[in-house]
Parts: sequence; structure tokens; C-alpha cells
Amino acid sequence: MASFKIEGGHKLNGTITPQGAKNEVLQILCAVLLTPEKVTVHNVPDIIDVNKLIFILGELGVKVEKLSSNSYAFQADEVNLGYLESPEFKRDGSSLRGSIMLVGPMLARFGKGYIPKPGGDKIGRRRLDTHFEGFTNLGAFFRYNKEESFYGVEAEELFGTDMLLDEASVTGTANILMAAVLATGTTTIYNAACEPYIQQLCKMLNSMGANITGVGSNLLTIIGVDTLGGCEHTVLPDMIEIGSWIGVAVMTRSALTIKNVSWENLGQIPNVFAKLGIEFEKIGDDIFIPEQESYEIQNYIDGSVLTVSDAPWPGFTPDLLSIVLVIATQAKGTVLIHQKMFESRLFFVDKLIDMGAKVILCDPHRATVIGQNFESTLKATTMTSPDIRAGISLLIAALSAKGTSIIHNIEQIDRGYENIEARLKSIGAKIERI
Ligand SMILES: CC(=O)N[C@H]1[C@@H](OP(=O)(O)OP(=O)(O)OC[C@H]2O[C@@H](n3ccc(=O)[nH]c3=O)[C@H](O)[C@@H]2O)O[C@H](CO)[C@@H](O)[C@@H]1O
Ligand SMILES: C=C(OP(=O)(O)O)C(=O)O
Repeated sequence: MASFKIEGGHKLNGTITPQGAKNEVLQILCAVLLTPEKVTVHNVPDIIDVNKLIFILGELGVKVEKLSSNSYAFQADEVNLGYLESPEFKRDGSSLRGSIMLVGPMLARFGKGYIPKPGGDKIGRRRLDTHFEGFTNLGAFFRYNKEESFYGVEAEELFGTDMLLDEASVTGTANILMAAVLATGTTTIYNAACEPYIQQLCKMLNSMGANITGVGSNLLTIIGVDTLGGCEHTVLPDMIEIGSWIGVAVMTRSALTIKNVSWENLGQIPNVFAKLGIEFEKIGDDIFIPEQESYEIQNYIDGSVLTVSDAPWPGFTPDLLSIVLVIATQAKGTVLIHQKMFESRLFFVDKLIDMGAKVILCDPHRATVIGQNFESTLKATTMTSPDIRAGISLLIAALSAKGTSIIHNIEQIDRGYENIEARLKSIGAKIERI
């Protein structure tokens, strides 16, 4: 188990380019299974989850060619279906969340898709019902082996249909979409998730020859086609990483430029940071965060306390709430953080409280943060990263705290942040992997 040693309390300065989006690329990599032709993907982040999924594709027989540090070519012309039922797949497939999206493309192209209970963050219940209800709506037969937590769907042919998802699941929508593109007839998916990740997947599938309309809305219409061809796709910058770098800048009271952020795909993110009182500028497609001594949380018009809560897109992403929470600990003012989607994502506040932050965990979903306006700084400490976003939030807290902090279990951070310590060092942070 690796750890970070961080000497905090130093100002940083410089320019950062965000990596490609983890949650988009996991969908895109699964979609390469939909065609025997070559698919080239650019801006692939070099992170643990992505590398694990590329490994699984290789075991499935997909030809993987690394073209440069962040570009790959994939060709799924000889797929080894036997691997899907092997003990190795049961082990490899359960090590990340993104592997669940192998099921839709495998079912659509080869008539069967299997998956062990996928991994990912332990941040509360993470059910898969939406995925499998979608596949059975398309005519697949579903089976579940409870002892092994092994899911399977099979179908000789899938048939388009109208469906209403029970919730706007991100990976669920991607999975059903990837099955529906090769189904016979027309499918409509209502209450579809419409995050930029899904919009990008639709764009890719359409460029492979699929016929999807309604992209960006919660009603997708898919006219099935017989086959899909190759394509070239570039992954968007990671909006969660962009939010994390904003956190790094303001908590260390530093100036930072974040390059090429794709402003038009950031949705509510800039609005939420503005409500926390953070100053930033849009310069072309970059975000410039000036050095700011203080940032004041806005109240509502009637003077009541601001709430920042998550919601499916175009609401605010749950993956940035832990970062908003840590930023609020040094703001001027009070905010209620309401994490509606996940039940166990706020428990990490105990560590911030140990560091001297004023946070009251009201219940598993809500925390009130009383900002200290840097009048009392955070104290360095030793902690363990419980999940990817809590991990980066604790790292941001450690960069802000005077003294030396240690963060254990940083594999959680490596799951989604490419080469984080080198990039932090490049802007002046004192951080070491130990
Ligand atoms: C690999 C990947 O892409 N992971 C992302 C994906 O996970 P994932 O696709 O697993 O998450 P889902 O969208 O399925 O659901 C997330 C949670 O929110 C709940 N829920 C969801 C929709 C809804 O309308 N109401 C509701 O309560 C679900 O029950 C679940 O507890 O989307 C999540 C929600 O943005 C992100 O946190 C994850 O980073
Ligand atoms: C929860 C997350 O990831 P995963 O779905 O892969 O666990 C995340 O990216 O914040």
C-alpha cells in the first residue's frame, strides 16, 4: 500500500493540463467491442482503472496498440469468448466499476455478456438493476449466480423497444445504449443519463455508423443497424479533475491556469464554484484562478444558508461534492453539503475534523461546513484515503495544512488521477510517494 508524504502550507503557481475523462474513456473502451474494425482513441488517461480495462480487453483477444503516451488503437476482430467464463475474468472484471459496460457490447455483438459484481468506490449501495432491466427489455434472458455474485445476459437477437429507466444511471444508460445500437428495430430510452460522458459515447457510436438522436437530452432514440465500423475518438478533459485543480488552487491560495477545459461541457461546475465565492476567469478555453486571500460563500436571496447538492446531469455531479466540501472548510461563511446519491461518501469528514475543520455531519447524506476564512489553518496529520474523491480532497487539505501529512492507500487516488505527484510538483508542491 503506497502513501504520499506532503509538506503543506506552500503557495503553488503554474499551468496544468487536465487528463482525459476517466468516466468517459471507460465507456469508449467498452464500445471498441462493437466492431471488428480498428478504433483509435486519443487523450486516454494513464490511470489504474483505465489500464485495468485495457488489460481486460487484451485478455478478451482485442488487439491493443499503444500509438503514443495517451493514444491507442484497438481492434476486436478475434474475440475470445471463453475468457468471459474464466476464473481470471471473475477476478479482473470485479476490480473496477467500468468493467460493467463490457456487458452491453458483448451481448449486442456476440449474444452473451457476463460480469462479476464490479468494483469501484465503496460509497454506498451501487445496484445494477437498471442495466439488467434494460437488457431484458431488449429481449435478453437474465441470470444471476448469487454465490459468485456473477451476472449474465444472453440473447440470439435483441429487439428495439420503448423503455423508461427507473433511474438515470450513467453506466446503465451507456450499457443499454451499446446494446440497442445493434438491436433489430427502434429503441427509445427515456430518463436516460445525459452527462457529457454519454454525449461523447453517442457521438462516437454515430461516427461508427449508429443512428442515435436526442443526444444531450434524457430521451434517446436509437434505430438499430446491422454492423458498426471503425472510428477515431478524442476523450474530453476530465471535469472532475478540473474541479479538483480548482480546489488545489484556492486551498493553497495560489494562482493556477487550467488549460483547455472544454468550457461548454462543464455544466453547473463553474456556477457552483462561483457560489462558493471563488474568483476565476475564462481565457479562451482555459480557466485562470487568481491568487485569492479569501472567498465568501453566497447565501440565497432571502439570506438563508446555501446548499450544494448533487443531481443527475445537468445537475451538479456527485463526484465533486467531496472537493466542494473541503474547499468550504476555508471559505468565509457556511454551506450545507447534501450528497443525495451515495450513502457513504461523506464519512471522510472525520479526517477533516481531526485536522481542525469545522464540519458537522448531520446524517450520512448531509454535512454543514462552517468556513474558517483561513483564520485558523488546517493541521497536518496522518490519514487513509477511503475513496477516490475523498482521497483527492484529503490531499488538497494536506497541501493547505502547515506541516507534514501522510496519506495512505493512495491507490484510490491513482485510480483516477494521472501522475498526480509529478503534476503537483511541477507547480511547486512538496509531495513524495513513499
Ligand atoms: C465509472 C463511472 O462512470 N462512474 C460514475 C457513474 O457511476 P454509476 O453509473 O455506477 O452510477 P449511477 O448513475 O448508476 O448511480 C449513482 C448513484 O446515484 C443513485 N441515483 C442515480 C440516478 C438517479 O436518478 N437517482 C439516484 O439516486 C444510484 O442509485 C446510485 O446510488 O455515475 C456516478 C453518478 O454520477 C458517478 O458518481 C460515478 O463516478
Ligand atoms: C465514484 C467514482 O468512480 P467509480 O464509479 O469508478 O467508483 C468517481 O469517479 O468518483
